[in-house]
Amino acid sequence: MSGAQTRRAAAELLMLTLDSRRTLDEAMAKTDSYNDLEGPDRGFARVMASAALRELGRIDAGLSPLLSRPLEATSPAIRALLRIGAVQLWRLDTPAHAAVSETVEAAKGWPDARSGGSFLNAVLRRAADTDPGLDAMPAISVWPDWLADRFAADLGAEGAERLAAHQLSEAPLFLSARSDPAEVATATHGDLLPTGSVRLGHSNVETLPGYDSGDWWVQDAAAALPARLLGATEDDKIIDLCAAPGGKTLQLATSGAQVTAVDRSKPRLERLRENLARTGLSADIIAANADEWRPNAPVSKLLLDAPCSALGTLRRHPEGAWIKREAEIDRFPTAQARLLAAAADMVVSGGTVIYCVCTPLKSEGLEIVEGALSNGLYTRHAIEPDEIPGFEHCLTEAGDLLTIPSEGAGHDAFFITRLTRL
Ligand SMILES: C[S@@+](CC[C@H](N)C(=O)[O-])C[C@H]1O[C@@H](n2cnc3c(N)ncnc32)[C@H](O)[C@@H]1O
Repeated sequence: MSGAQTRRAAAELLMLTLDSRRTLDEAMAKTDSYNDLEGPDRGFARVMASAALRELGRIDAGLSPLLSRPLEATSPAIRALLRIGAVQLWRLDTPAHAAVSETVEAAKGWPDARSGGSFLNAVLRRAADTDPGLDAMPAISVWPDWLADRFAADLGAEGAERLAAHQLSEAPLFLSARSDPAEVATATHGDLLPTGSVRLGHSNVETLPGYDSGDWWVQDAAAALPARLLGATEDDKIIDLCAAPGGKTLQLATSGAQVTAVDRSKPRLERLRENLARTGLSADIIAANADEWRPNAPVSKLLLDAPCSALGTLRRHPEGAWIKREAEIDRFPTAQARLLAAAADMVVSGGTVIYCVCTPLKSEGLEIVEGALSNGLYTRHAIEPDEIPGFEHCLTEAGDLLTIPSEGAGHDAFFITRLTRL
């Protein structure tokens, strides 16, 4: 395959992601030009697209002074090629002549881009002679302005900058163990965290020892905290509400508790079923809308991992900053409040409910919990520092957890609270 085909594939991945609002994983599954590539070419196309998405706000700010018209006014194919050209020049150390000529060549062979070839050539030549000072730009400039403002309003300017800086490098891989985390750490050459997660550099999951035998599953270290905080034992009956694809169900099932996993998405429940089969763990699976479904008898423990904006996982999915719309994000709190109220019907008085979301926004976390507290459904059961070794600094004054990553920590940003049913 030629270098031009690799650049075109990367640009098509960007277009499908940004213009059709798909995740990069979905784009990779659907883009023929990408799937026709093999080996290192395919890897390089993915690297170009993901590096551009990781710092899109900065790349666009660097391109802007080089353009005679706004980037948004260029055609989708040319816009994508400009970004792919720029990221090679400014971030990937691709030799300038190759970055410019192969990207311009890609436009020549691509009907959607052909007419913009000389414009692309002129801009990329200037880009090759320009230092746009990407590192001097604030980290929050990787996001669209509305999102940077939203994070700054909730986390303060410093917290937002920390979250953005954290997005600039690829996330590590974390594993949760079916039985013995220390054994998994030894077998995979990973680091064992005090909370039991195993941290690895980037790895091909399917070739790691223990994958086929289901000794572990991939689960972010912060995502592993909610189930841990429920304190499941083999005597418990537990409802895992909004359970699929089942990372937390697997954790709960390792305790020997009788777990009922409820989710309304049948395809996602199918993945949960596969995960149970691979690990040899068991849970009852119910496909239902949790707003309406009720158990035969209330249980003593429930975990609600509510649907959310997932803005705490942008390091793994940086495109989320660009493909989510503010209006969509603002629809989650209504559903979250409804689900937390529904959970109260499923738990005995004195029972424990963990509410969690993988977003640091107050509107989806703290404000939902405060609403349920003021409705008299629950009281807060503060999380104690010794329950979360390594995450003590994430405890809020009220006793909730807000896992904004500190420097060097690779985990996601979760909000987690523990409640007692009144
Ligand atoms: C954050 S994900 C859950 C992740 C899962 N707990 C895990 O650890 O793998 C949220 C889930 O909520 C489900 N969901 C959303 N609204 C629901 C509802 N009203 N009833 C049941 N499930 C719902 C979605 O299908 C999605 O699988």
